[in-house]
Amino acid sequence: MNTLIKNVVLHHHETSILIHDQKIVKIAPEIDVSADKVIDGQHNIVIPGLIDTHVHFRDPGLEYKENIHTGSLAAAHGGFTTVCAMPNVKPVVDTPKKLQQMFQRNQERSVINTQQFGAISNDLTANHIDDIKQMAKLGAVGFTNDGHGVQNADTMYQAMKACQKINKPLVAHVEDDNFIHGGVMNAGKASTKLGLPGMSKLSETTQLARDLVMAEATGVHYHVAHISTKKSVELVRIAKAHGINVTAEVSPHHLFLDDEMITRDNPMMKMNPPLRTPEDRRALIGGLLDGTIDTVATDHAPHSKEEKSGSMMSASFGIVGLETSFSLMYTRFVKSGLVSLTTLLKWMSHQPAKLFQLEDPQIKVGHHANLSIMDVDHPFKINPEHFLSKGKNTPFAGYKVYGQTMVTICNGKIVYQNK
Ligand SMILES: NC(=O)N[C@@H](CC(=O)O)C(=O)O
Ligand SMILES: [Zn+2]
Ligand SMILES: [Zn+2]
Repeated sequence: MNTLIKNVVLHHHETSILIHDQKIVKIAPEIDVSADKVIDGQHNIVIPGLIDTHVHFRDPGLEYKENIHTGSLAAAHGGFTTVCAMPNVKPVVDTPKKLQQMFQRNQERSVINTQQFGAISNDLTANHIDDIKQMAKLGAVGFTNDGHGVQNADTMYQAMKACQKINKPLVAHVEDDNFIHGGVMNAGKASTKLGLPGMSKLSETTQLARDLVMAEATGVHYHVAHISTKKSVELVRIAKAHGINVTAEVSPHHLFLDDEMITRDNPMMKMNPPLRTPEDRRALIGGLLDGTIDTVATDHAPHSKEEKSGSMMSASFGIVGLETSFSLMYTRFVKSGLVSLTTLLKWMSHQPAKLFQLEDPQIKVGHHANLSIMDVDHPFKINPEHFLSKGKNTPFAGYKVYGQTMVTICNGKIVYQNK
């Protein structure tokens, strides 16, 4: 099976790419073959497949929100060819047996590469450490209790020691429950004005400080999920300077939005961690630009229409991200001239690969054909009705952006095509 891509721009030069089965076999301005499939790139850019190391596919158990198939279609639509799925499904992926079942499910139902996290502890909340070693051997991409902070310090310490031993990243959703008090947004001026209960930043920062001390003691690769405060960025910066093996991810919504933009009780602006202050938002941008923050991950968190309507008091935490991430990031950071496309691809493809020990997507002969063709010249409006995800819960509806996916190819197969 041969696929020929014509008229695409790679590193500023127009070229053609020939794919045979799963691999790229030739890259040249003119390729003269009779291919089974020909794609006209229409002078758009071609980029290596994006990697999102933080997605919620809700399958099994919560398929009314999303399933592996729809989640993977959404990923392909967003230009992603690899994602790492969180273990907070029903039942929680917390045993070797359940992990193996997930591998099979992902294999059967995902149109892209779907890697799987295992839980740190039983049901994401127990203090008992599961068989991290066994799950690592089977091929878990890393370990996390995402959705919950690890409340017990010794539980975290034991998990770190286990992950260090088997050389797998430990991904931390840092949240000390004692500081939450039923909050539905960041505690501060904005929450007071709206009369909504707030959650303190201390919830994130105190647990992060605790973990960094233990990360130093154990030497584990400690990865901070969805970092959201200025203080957290400062802590990671200091830890890195001390040689601690810490990395961090930021989600687009924390770079684009802050609590002052919550001007009414709006469930689309409810997520965990919450949107913080403009000062925090600027510090996150600074941290990403100076390399303190390593990657961009969406925390794609689909929910049903009912779960994301009404008041923030009762709505579910989380927003979808796979189908808006590249275009938002491209528009704000590359189109504006702030960074190069190369830097954006570092944040969204190469660094995630490196941190999570995945194959680095490269558009080179001999590599797997994992790539996307992106139209970065014509603006379009984000419209949730066009999402392939079951979740339409985004605060970015109506945003005018650049970076529309025309085609996504994963392991040589066309998994998304704009028609
Ligand atoms: N981010 C969210 O607001 N929600 C996530 C859980 C999480 O990432 O902590 C979810 O699973 O819905
Ligand atoms: Zn989380
Ligand atoms: Zn999450």
